[in-house]
Amino acid sequence: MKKKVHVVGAVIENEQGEYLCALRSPTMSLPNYWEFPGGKIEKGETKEEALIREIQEELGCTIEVYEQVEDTTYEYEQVIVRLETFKSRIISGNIHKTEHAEIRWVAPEQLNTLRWAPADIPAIECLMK
Ligand SMILES: Nc1nc2c([nH]c(=O)n2[C@H]2C[C@H](O)[C@@H](COP(=O)(O)OP(=O)(O)OP(=O)(O)O)O2)c(=O)[nH]1
Repeated sequence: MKKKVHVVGAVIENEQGEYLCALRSPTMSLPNYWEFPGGKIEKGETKEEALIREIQEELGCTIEVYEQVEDTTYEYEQVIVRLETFKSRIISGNIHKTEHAEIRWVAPEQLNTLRWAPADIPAIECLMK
């Protein structure tokens, strides 16, 4: 049976209405695909707690989490990913890239110019509406 992972992703919006997009590095799984920063929910954590922790770890800043964007399950070759994305904003700290190859602010209408992880496509479609 394939492993199942439950992942939260932050759709971080700035003052210009752009979204923060992160490029997975060549050494990560799903290399060179764009994603929303985030990661797996750990035991005993709420989705919001997991997202705040992951963003602190990956980007070195603190976010506030708002409404859900999408809840999508995608079956990859090795793993089944349930990805829940949430709108959020940075409330303190500056972005420091730690594990991603690139971090970029992208306007909603430009989102489909990036090569997104397949599980992210429904969220992208929703944000582009
Ligand atoms: N964080 C994040 N992960 C995503 C997105 N879309 C998507 O398919 N994923 C997948 C990639 C990974 O298989 C999993 C998230 O794992 P992770 O970010 O905690 O960790 P990882 O690369 O260290 O994990 P692993 O695959 O090495 O176990 O979900 C997304 O938008 N954000």
